[in-house]
Amino acid sequence: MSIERISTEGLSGMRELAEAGLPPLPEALRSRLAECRTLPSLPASAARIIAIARSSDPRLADYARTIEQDPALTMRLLGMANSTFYSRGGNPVTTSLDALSRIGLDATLAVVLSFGLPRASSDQSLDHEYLCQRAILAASAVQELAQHLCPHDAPQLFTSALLQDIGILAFEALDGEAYTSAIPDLRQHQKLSEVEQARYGCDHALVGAWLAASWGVPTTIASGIIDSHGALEDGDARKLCLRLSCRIAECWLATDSASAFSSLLRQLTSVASLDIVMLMNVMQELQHRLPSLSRLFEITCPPAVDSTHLLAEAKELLFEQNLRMTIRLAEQQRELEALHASHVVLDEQHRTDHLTQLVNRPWLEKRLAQYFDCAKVAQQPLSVMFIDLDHFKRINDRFGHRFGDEVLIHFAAALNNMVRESDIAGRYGGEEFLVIMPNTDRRQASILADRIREYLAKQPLAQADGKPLHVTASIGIADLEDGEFENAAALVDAADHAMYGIKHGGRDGVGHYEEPGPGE
Ligand SMILES: Nc1nc2c(ncn2[C@@H]2O[C@H](COP(=O)(O)OP(=O)(O)OP(=O)(O)O)[C@@H](O)[C@H]2O)c(=O)[nH]1
Repeated sequence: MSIERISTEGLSGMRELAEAGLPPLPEALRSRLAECRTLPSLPASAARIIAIARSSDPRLADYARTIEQDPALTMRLLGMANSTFYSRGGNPVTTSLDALSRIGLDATLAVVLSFGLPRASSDQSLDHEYLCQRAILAASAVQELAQHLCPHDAPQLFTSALLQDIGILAFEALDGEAYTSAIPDLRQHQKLSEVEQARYGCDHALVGAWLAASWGVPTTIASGIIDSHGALEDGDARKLCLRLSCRIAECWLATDSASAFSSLLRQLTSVASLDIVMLMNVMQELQHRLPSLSRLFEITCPPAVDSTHLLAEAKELLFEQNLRMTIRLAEQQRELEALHASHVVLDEQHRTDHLTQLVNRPWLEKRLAQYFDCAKVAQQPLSVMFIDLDHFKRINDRFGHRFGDEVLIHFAAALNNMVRESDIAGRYGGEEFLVIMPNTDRRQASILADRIREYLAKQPLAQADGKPLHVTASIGIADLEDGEFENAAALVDAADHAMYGIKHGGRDGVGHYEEPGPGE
């Protein structure tokens, strides 16, 4: 089937290319490409289709009419529209207009451009059959991958992948034998790009992008050609699909495809947005579609991959992945526990009075506010006890501050032993202590106050100059029932007030808060 081709104008003739947003070509290479008259050309029908696409008001009927002028293209388009991928069980289409409506303009452009693919011929030293198979495989793989990761971009990605190696043909046209003898085996794609970089200052991906742009292919598709050769990494789903698609094509056509796929799968375990099960589905679908695609694009069908080996490899990787995940989970659990433990220690330090090891004033106030609100809502009793050790200054003055500290420590420990489990005893400041007693009325609170006083009367808090040192305390109690308290602080003030009453009355006693009478 002969295809009418238009001659290329050379890259330099396309001034608007500079505005296409592609990275620049090295100047020397650019002018040589501009002079080269044998660059891969575009079939005339493809050029006309692109011209319609670039017109201000492209109509489906115009496309259809242009396509119908080229029987080979029409047949290929119908074949594509009736392939299992596009027909999805629908009726076969018989006109190019129906085919166009079914597959859309982007996919039509891909079919049109596939005519620009290299064809096997005996007088060329490059393996064009390999390049063609690689292009079809990559284009089909990207379409399958995109269905999972970025479905809207699938048609454009198909075209980018299809044209990804078109730059190799441009280099071949430019330098012939000098190029083909300098480059390694086409199967070593990474090495190929490195040799091109060293020789021309850029690789075939960039040249391919410029060539495609000079044909009038949309810039997004041309940029995609450049993207197809980057590293496999998370982030941009379009780039990932493209880059992975050429890796898949390369593995598929490798001499030892089983081990090529094994190392690709292992490489992919570090890419979080890809899961192995999805990849296996893509491979299976590709395997299924390849015979019909090969017929459609008139290439020798690439050999099937050893799916048993591939599945075994995938299973092993999944197992390893799960194992790694379990280990990571256990590590995270340990980290979490350590964090929790240090939080508990910090929290403990945050709320503890360093001298007496009782809770401190901020913590007392915070907890009392909570108890206060709960008791109000539940209408349950709540009492607060304010304890001030008597004549503490004298103890300090006589025996020293450190001695005074010991006294405070002993009293705190004794107090903590005397209160109920549900009570909170803390150091309010200096030689002042506060006990919060939830669910406790003034009568029950008095019992604790008496117990404290009895204890202090019996037990010396220290030995001073060989003699037991007895300390007394002035205690004030306020119960929620004792007045209209607005908040927790008012309840503490009331207990403090009651304690001061005892101080003024001579110390060593217990007083209850009394609401001032109307005249007081
Ligand atoms: N050793 C020691 N003394 C403290 C601490 N905090 C406060 N004090 C002392 O406690 C004493 C409190 O003195 P005052 O407020 O005059 O009361 P007081 O001597 O107990 O007399 P009354 O309360 O009226 O019975 C002061 O001498 C403070 O220095 C502390 O952490 N350790």
